[in-house]
Amino acid sequence: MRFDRISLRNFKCYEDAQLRFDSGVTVIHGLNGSGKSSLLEACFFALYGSRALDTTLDEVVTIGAEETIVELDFTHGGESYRVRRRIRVSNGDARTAECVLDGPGGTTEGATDVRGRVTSMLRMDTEAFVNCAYVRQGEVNKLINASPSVRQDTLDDLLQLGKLEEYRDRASDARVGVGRVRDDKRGALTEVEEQLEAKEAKDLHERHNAVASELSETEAQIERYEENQADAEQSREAAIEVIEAYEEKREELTEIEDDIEQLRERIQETERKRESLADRASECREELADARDERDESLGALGIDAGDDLDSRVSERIDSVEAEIDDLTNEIRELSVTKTEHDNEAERLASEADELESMAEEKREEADELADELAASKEKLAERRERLDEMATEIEEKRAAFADAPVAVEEASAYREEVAEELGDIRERRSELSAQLDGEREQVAEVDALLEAGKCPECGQPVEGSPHVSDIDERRERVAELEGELADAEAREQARSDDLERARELEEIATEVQRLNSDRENLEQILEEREATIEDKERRVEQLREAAAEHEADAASSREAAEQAREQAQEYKAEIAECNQQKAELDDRLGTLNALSERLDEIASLEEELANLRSQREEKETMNGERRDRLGELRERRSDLQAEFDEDRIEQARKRKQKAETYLDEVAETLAELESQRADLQGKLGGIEAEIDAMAELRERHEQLRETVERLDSLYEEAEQLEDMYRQLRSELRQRNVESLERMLNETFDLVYENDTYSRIEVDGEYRLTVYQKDGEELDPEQLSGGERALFNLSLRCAIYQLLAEGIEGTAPMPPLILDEPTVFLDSGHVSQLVELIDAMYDLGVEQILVVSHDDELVDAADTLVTVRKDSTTNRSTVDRLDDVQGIDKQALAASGD
Ligand SMILES: Nc1ncnc2c1ncn2[C@@H]1O[C@H](COP(=O)(O)OP(=O)(O)OP(=O)(O)O)[C@@H](O)[C@H]1O
Ligand SMILES: [Zn+2]
Repeated sequence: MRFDRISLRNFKCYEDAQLRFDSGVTVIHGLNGSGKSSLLEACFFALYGSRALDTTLDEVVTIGAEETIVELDFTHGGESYRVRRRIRVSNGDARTAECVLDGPGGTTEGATDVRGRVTSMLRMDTEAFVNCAYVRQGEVNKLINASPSVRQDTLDDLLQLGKLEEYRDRASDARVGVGRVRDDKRGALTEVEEQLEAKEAKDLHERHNAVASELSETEAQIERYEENQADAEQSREAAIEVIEAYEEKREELTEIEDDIEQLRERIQETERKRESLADRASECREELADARDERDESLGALGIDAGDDLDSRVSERIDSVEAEIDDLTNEIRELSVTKTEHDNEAERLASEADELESMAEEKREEADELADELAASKEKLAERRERLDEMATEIEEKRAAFADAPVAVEEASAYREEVAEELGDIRERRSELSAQLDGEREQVAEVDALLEAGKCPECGQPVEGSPHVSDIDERRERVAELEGELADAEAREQARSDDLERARELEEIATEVQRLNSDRENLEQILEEREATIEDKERRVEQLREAAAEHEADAASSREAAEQAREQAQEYKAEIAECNQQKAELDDRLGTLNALSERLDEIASLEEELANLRSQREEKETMNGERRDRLGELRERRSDLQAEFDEDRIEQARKRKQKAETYLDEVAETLAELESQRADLQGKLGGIEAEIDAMAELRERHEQLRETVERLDSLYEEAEQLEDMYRQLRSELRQRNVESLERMLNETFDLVYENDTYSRIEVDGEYRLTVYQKDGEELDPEQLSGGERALFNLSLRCAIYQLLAEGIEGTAPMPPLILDEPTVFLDSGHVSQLVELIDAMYDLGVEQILVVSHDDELVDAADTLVTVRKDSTTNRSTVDRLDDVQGIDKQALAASGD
C-alpha cells in the first residue's frame, strides 16, 4: 500500500495545502510547531476518521474556520483509491458532513462504512495501525508496552489467525446445536422404548385368542335361545287364534240379542201409531157429520137443491152475484161523479152572480164621481171665456196707439232699428265736421300770428309772396263752409233723436200687443181642448151606467142557472142511495154462498183424510207382519249359537298362551344378557387389536428415532472434529508465526544493535517477549534503556512487516511505515543503525516510508525531502517538496528550510 497525494483545506494549521507522495523514503522536516506531525495525522485521519484522533473532532478544524476537507489518494493491490472527508462546524459542534471512499470496488459512503472498508482492506483497525505502521511522536515503545493479550490479538488479526478462531466458534456453536437436538431425540427414543416394553409385557396376542373363543361360544348360545324363542312364539300364535274365534262368536250372539230387542220395540211402536190413527179417524167422522148438517141448512136458505154438480152450481152462483155487485159499484161511481159535477156548477154560477153584482156596483159609483167632476169643469170653462173677451178688448186699446204712427204694429221694431242707424251716421258726420273745423281754425290762427310777425313760419322767408300766406283767404272760406255744415248736422241730429224716442215707445207697445195675442191664442186652444174633454166624459158616464145595468141583468140569470144545477144534484143523490141499498142485499147473499162453498170443501177434505187414515193403518199392519217373521229367524240363530260354545277348549287355549308368554319373557331377558356379554367381548377384542396396532406404530417410530439419533451422533462427532481442527490449526499456525517472528526479530535486532550484552530474544506462544543476556539472565524488554527499547520496538515492527510479507496469501497490506521523530532516544551511532533498518524494510517490500526528523543522517538517506514552513504573521503552514534529492546537498537545503 502507498499514499499518493494528500490535500488539505482548513486542517489545523493548514489553510490550503497539497502534497504528492512517492515510493521510497520521504523525510519531512521543519521548525517546531510548523505542522509536520499534523501532516501525518491528516493521512491517518483520512483513513480512520475520528477514531484516529486523541482529541475531539472540532480540533482538526482550523480555529475560526467552518469547514475542513481532507482528501487522500492511495494505491492498494495495484488499484487507485480516494478517500474524502468533509467536517462542518456549526454552533461549536463539529460533525462529518461527507465521507466517501472511491475505488475499484465501487463507492462507499458514511464514516462507519468507510472505516469498515479500510479496516478490512488493511486488515488493521485504528489500534492495529498505530501498533504496527504508525509510530506516533513519543509512542515508539507502544507495542512492547502493550499487554501480551493485546499484542496477541493484534498479531493474530494481522496474520488472519482471528478468522480461524471465528470458524472454530462457529463449529462449536454447530456442535452444541446438534448436541441439543440429539439429546432431545434421545429422550424421545428412551420414552418410546419404555412404552414398547410396557406393551410387550401385556401378552396382547394370547389375550386376543382367549377373548375370541369366549365370543364364539356366546354367539352359539344366542343362536340356540333364538330358536327356542321362535317356537314359543308359534304356539302362542295358535292359542290366540282359538281364543279370537271364540270372541267373534260371542260378539255375534250379543249383536243378535240386540237386534231382537230392537225389533220388538219397533213392533210395539208401530202398534201405538196404528191406535192413534184409529182415534183420528173417528174424530173425522164426527166433523163430517157436522159439516153435512151445516151444508143442508145453507142449501135450504139459498133454495138450491142438493143434486149433482153442487160444487159447480154454487160457484156459478157466486160468480153471477159478484158480477152484479161489480155493475152496481160502477153505477154508483158514475152517479156520484155526475152529482159532483152539478154541485160544482151550482157553486161556480153562484159566485159568478156575486161577482157581476159587485162589478155593477163599481161602475155605478164611478159614473157618479165622473158626473160630479163634469159639473165643476163646466163652471171653470165659463170663467175662462170671460177672461178671453177681456184680452180682446185690451189688444184693441193698444192697437189704437198706432193710429197716427208712421208704421204698422208689426214693423215697430224694424223702424226703431232704422232710426237708430241713421242717428249714428249723423252723429259720426257731425264729429268729423267739428274736428275738421277745429283744424282749419287753428291754421287760420297760426297764419294770423305770422302775418303779425312778418315772416313765413315755414321757410322764414318774408311773408310777402310766400305760398303759405297766399291761400289764407281760401282757408277762411272753408271755415265758414264747415261751420254751416256743422249747424245743419246738429239740427238733423236733434230731429232724429226725437224720432228714436217715439220709435222706442212704439216698439214697446207692439211687444205688449204681441204677448197678449199669443196669450189669447194659448187660452183659446186650452179652452177648445177642455171642451172636447167634457164631451168625452159625458159619453163615459153614459157608458158606465149602461154597463152597470148589463152586469145586473147577467147576475140575475146566473143565479137562476145555479138553482137549477143544485136541484139536479139533489136528484142524483137520491139515485145513489137506492143503488147502495141494492148492493147491500147482494153482499149478504154472497156471504151465504161463500160459507156454503167452504163447507163443501171441508166435507171433501175430511172424506179424503178418512180414506188416507185407513190406508196407513193397513200399511203398518203389513210392516209389523214382516217384522214378526224376522224376529222368529233371529231367535232360531240365537239358539243355534248358544248350542255351539265349548268352554273346555277355550280354557286349554288360554293356558297354552299363558305358558308361551312366560317363556318368551324369560328368554328375552337371557338373550339381552348374552347380547350385552357379546358386545363387551367385541369391545375388548377391538381394544386389544387397537393396542396391537399401536405397538406396531411404536416399533416403526422407535426405528426412525434410532436412525435419527445415530445420524445426529455422527454429525456431532464431525462438528467436534471440525472444532478441534480449527483450534489445532490456529495453535499450529501461531506456533509457526511465533517461530518466524522470533527468528526475524533476532536477526533484525542483531542487525541494528551490534553489541555483546544480549544473546537472543525469545517469543513464546502468547507473544510474550523475553530478552536473554549473554550470561543467561532473563530481562523484560521494559527494563531496556530508552534507546534500546526504541531499537527493539522498531526491530519488532520490522519483523512483523517481514512476517506479513512472507506469511500472508494474496495482497499483503504492507501499509507505509510512518515514524514521527524516531531518533529522539538514539545516539548518533544508533541513528545509522536506524537508517540501515529503514533500508532493510524497503528491501523487504515496504514500499513507502515516511519519517519526520531533524536528523541530518536521515535527511541524507531521503529519496524525497519535504519542508514545512509556517508564516509567522498569518500562522498558516505551507509544504514544499523536492524530488530526486539523492546526490544534492540536502543538508544545505534542509538548513535553508530552517
Ligand atoms: N485547530 C488548529 N488550528 C490552527 N492551528 C492549530 C490547530 N491545531 C494545532 N495548531 C497549530 O499547528 C501547529 C502544528 O503543530 P505540529 O505538532 O504539527 O508541529 P511540528 O512541526 O510537528 O512541531 P514539533 O517539531 O515541535 O513536533 C502548532 O503550532 C499548533 O499551534
Ligand atoms: Zn318759408
